[in-house]
Amino acid sequence: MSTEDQDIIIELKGIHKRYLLKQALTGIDLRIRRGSIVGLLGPNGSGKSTLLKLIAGMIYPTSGSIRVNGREPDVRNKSQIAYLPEIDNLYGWMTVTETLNFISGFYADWQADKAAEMLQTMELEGKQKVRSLSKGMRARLKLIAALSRKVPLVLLDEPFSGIDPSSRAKIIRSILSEFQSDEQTIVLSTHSVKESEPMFDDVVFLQNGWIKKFDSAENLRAAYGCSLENLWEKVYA
Ligand SMILES: Nc1ncnc2c1ncn2[C@@H]1O[C@H](COP(=O)(O)OP(=O)(O)OP(=O)(O)O)[C@@H](O)[C@H]1O
Repeated sequence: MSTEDQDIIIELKGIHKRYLLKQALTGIDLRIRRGSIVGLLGPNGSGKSTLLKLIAGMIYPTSGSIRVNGREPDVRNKSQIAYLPEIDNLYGWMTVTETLNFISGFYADWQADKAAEMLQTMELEGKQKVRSLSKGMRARLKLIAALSRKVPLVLLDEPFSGIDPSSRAKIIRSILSEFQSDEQTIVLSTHSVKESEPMFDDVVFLQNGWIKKFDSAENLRAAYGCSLENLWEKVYA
């Protein structure tokens, strides 16, 4: 994929990330197109969360360079990036509405109308205590928190984890129908390849900390003559 520089929102060059005892990423070169929805796929431990945290500016690479909108990411990028972490970072003693009000206080770009609308789509009760929500309901609340922000870049780490397959498909359809490619780019890691497939413009297959394949979903399907879900089996066989 060759693309002009202004069309690139994220650029990683020669990224290596080593934790104390573990080399998590090895020589990642990646350019993500503005306005695309990009799927980060790979088995457990392949480096998806590490890559998202680096892009979010939450951790730093051991070597290599990262640019998000032309700038090295750090905590100041919070105004540009909505990040949904894999871990559960919600307070159990708050209600759903209190949680969203609390989060909204941190961000000038918060869209209260969108949050209210998503509450309906996600079928959550505002009065319910977070501690009484199921895993899938908490995942829905985290999604509302990330997608209610008006930011150029949204990073979602395993956003559908715990959500049942038919609800997952419904939520994905609603994300797609709301998505405005002239305003936003979404990068998400997921193991739910089957349901997520219709979302993806581009797909990164990670393995052991390096990129095994990166191309548009369309090119990959055409080149291998199969769905991304089936391609997963071929890539990681
Ligand atoms: N804080 C950390 N300290 C040490 N090693 C870590 C740390 N975080 C991740 N790792 C290691 O780095 C590698 C990549 O982990 P990462 O969480 O990025 O993978 P992942 O693809 O997101 O996995 P999963 O699908 O299980 O969420 C793994 O071997 C993991 O054990």
